Amino acid sequence: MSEPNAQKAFPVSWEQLHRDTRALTWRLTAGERKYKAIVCITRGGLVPALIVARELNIRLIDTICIASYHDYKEQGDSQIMKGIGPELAALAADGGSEILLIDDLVDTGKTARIVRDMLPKAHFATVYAKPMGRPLVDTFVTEVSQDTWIYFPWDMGLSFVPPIVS
Ligand SMILES: O=P(O)(O)OC[C@H]1O[C@H](OP(=O)(O)OP(=O)(O)O)[C@H](O)[C@@H]1O
Ligand SMILES: Nc1nc2[nH]cnc2c(=O)[nH]1
Ligand SMILES: [Mg+2]
Repeated sequence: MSEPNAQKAFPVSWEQLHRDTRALTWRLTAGERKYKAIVCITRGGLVPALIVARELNIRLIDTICIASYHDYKEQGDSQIMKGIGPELAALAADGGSEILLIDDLVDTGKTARIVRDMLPKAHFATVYAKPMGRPLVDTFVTEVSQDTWIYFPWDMGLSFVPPIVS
């Protein structure tokens, strides 16, 4: 679902994102798995990955850089601009069982499918999930409907709001 089609807006403040990402980390600690590295999906995964890395005391962090090309209505092709680096080759060799993959959200699941194919045994966590992508995520915090557009704090600014009664 690309923004022009979305009927509902879900704006997220910095505080809320911080709180929700901490909640994601609590959920991750409830499982038995321990992670040696975080791989975040740029760009949206960068901020959640910072917060999770701080909470889990993980200092080995890499990126998978994916560019999606959107036209007015549909998500277009996705191009992998950077895969995981050589430092993580040993950890990736078994499919990534000790790697934590982080993104801000899963929507159609297209991005998730690409990274899951690259690291099939990694644990994939997002802060937010929409129904289409939800089956591809191992751990998330908040589900929003498919016709909702999530606005992140880095995409927003303070602006005048007209009074309810004018
Ligand atoms: O489940 P999907 O339909 O693939 O959508 C989810 C992806 O879309 C957004 O990234 P986007 O490609 O817009 O790029 P960005 O992270 O650089 O903003 C979001 O950060 C996810 O990575
Ligand atoms: N910011 C943002 N990017 C997206 N990419 C796919 N879905 C979304 C969404 O709801 N919000
Ligand atoms: Mg993204």
